[in-house]
Amino acid sequence: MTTQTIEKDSEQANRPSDLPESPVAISCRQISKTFYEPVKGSRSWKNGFLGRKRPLKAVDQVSFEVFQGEVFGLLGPNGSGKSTLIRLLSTLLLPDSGRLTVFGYDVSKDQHQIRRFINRVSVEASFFKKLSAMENLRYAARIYGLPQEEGREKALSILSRLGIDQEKAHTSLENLSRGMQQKVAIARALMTSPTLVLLDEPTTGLDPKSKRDVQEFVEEVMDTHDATIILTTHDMDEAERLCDRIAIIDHGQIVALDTPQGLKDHVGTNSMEEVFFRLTGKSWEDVLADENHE
Ligand SMILES: Nc1ncnc2c1ncn2[C@@H]1O[C@H](COP(=O)(O)OP(=O)(O)OP(=O)(O)O)[C@@H](O)[C@H]1O
Repeated sequence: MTTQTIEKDSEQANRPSDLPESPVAISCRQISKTFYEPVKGSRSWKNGFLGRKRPLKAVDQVSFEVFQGEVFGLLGPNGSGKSTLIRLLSTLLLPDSGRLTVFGYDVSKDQHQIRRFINRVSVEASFFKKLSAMENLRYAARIYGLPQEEGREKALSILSRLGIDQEKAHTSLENLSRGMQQKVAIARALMTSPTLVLLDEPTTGLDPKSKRDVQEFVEEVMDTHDATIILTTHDMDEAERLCDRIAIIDHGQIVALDTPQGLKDHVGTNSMEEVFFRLTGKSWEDVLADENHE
């Protein structure tokens, strides 16, 4: 047995006893979420809106499962419902109907338990830039309620296992590259076990070398940690490289869900961009242009 396997096994042993034993990390059954949008041109007043509103199904009867240890990609054009789905998974919104569980806990009843295991990592990494990686991880450990010494040991072990050397681990984050900061943000998300990491465009804005570094880092994390990742990205190559399966979402519905190769076979092409175009009617360039105009 390799050292990495032993470490992963010991992480499994640390899993809370109240966690249901199941290979399914997320189970979505027919979930929907409707918003009410103001109808343009109908009556409004200065500090509010008195006019007509129309229902908009941001997530419409969506069903899928994500397995523990999987990297699950979520791709879709602007306004397709990705963020709403992620907010539902992270218990920031409640579904109007359907059943959604995370690690066996119901989002409508067990928000507190679910939030212990969910970590969102976004481009705007929200941590203390004057503090070092080590200090940031120890701070996270305190928030998760780990005893001080255990937090220190866990932070040290995660950073060294992921190849962040001693010197970098003690340098204040503002003096590290953005790629390295992003790695620290991901490392911080591994302080709980198991963890559901919401990786929100992890490489947007990084130079090609840092991008590759962060992608390799995500692969390393999947080999060494009890982590499940939901990934949103603007990079089709990245989606193909990192994701075990990809769900394509359009108008609040999942229009396809398969492995990258399965999607390509289904559409009869060799290109993920073509898959996206055929399934949503939108070219990937249009999607990127829309994002840039926001
Ligand atoms: N709080 C809200 N109130 C009203 N409408 C909303 C609200 N949040 C989202 N919507 C609408 O729901 C639909 C789905 O939005 P959502 O943000 O989930 O899409 P998205 O795929 O994440 O888009 P983007 O890539 O632009 O972030 C959109 O039409 C959006 O305008």
